[in-house]
Amino acid sequence: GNPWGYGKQDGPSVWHKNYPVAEGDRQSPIDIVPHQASHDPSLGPIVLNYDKCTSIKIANNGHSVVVEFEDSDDRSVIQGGPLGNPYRLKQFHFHWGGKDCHGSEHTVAGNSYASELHLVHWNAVKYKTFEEAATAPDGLAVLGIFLETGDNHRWLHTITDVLYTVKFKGSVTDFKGFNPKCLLPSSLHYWTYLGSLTTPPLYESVTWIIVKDPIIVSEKQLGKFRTLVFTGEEEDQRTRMENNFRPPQPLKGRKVRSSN
Ligand SMILES: CCCCCNS(=O)(=O)c1cc(S(N)(=O)=O)ccc1C(=O)O
Ligand SMILES: [Zn+2]
Repeated sequence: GNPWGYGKQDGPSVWHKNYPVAEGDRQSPIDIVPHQASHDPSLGPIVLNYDKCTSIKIANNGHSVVVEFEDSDDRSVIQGGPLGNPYRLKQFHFHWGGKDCHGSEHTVAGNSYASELHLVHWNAVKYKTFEEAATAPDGLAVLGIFLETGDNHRWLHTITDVLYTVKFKGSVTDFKGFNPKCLLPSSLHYWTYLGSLTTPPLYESVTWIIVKDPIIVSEKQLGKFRTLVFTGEEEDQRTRMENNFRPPQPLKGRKVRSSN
């Protein structure tokens, strides 16, 4: 069976049993309270160099849909902002709800968005492998983008059109030539804080960079994510993949900083 999931028996409220760091001092996600974030003029802009990025495949890993990138060199990196050096793009994935009123992991003044996109990067300057970086306090940088329902997103169809090929856990499809820059809002103003992975093993290794402006996607596009299932093709139980988000965790005295 699954080591963890999002259900009653294996969901976020019991993860601490197998992953005690779940009750640690820098867990994610959090509720972001804009007026309590301290504006830090020393925080420069986020710089994304994704133009040579190489997406390889799209997969259903039983928890989300993930697009993996070639990360053997610095062809696609994020830098600037709170980051001391460039971090290499490894993968991106989404979290979403069963209805549009919730689904994001981070919340803003207690408000949820319908979904949240995470672009996961690792510190290949200081660490030799992603796995090593994933356990280091400055090992990962995740760029978070909120998704709100409204008009159709002109580029998201590139992903939603192929979701039927990764319906079941363990399915993988070639997915080359996709540049995730097309999924970003025009303004990259952000909040940043030190946190963790939001799924087991919940390592406290993430510098979170949460973009303030959401992108707008249609209910129809978002609905296609809900056609995925958590379960494998061979399993008789077909559990719709939705509500794959962890709720906000205690801030424990952490400071959230805001770019301008
Ligand atoms: C070596 C263990 C690393 C496990 C984390 N892998 S990850 O790609 O950073 C990741 C991050 C996240 S999150 N939500 O960005 O913290 C969720 C899932 C995964 C995943 O494993 O697919
Ligand atoms: Zn995530």
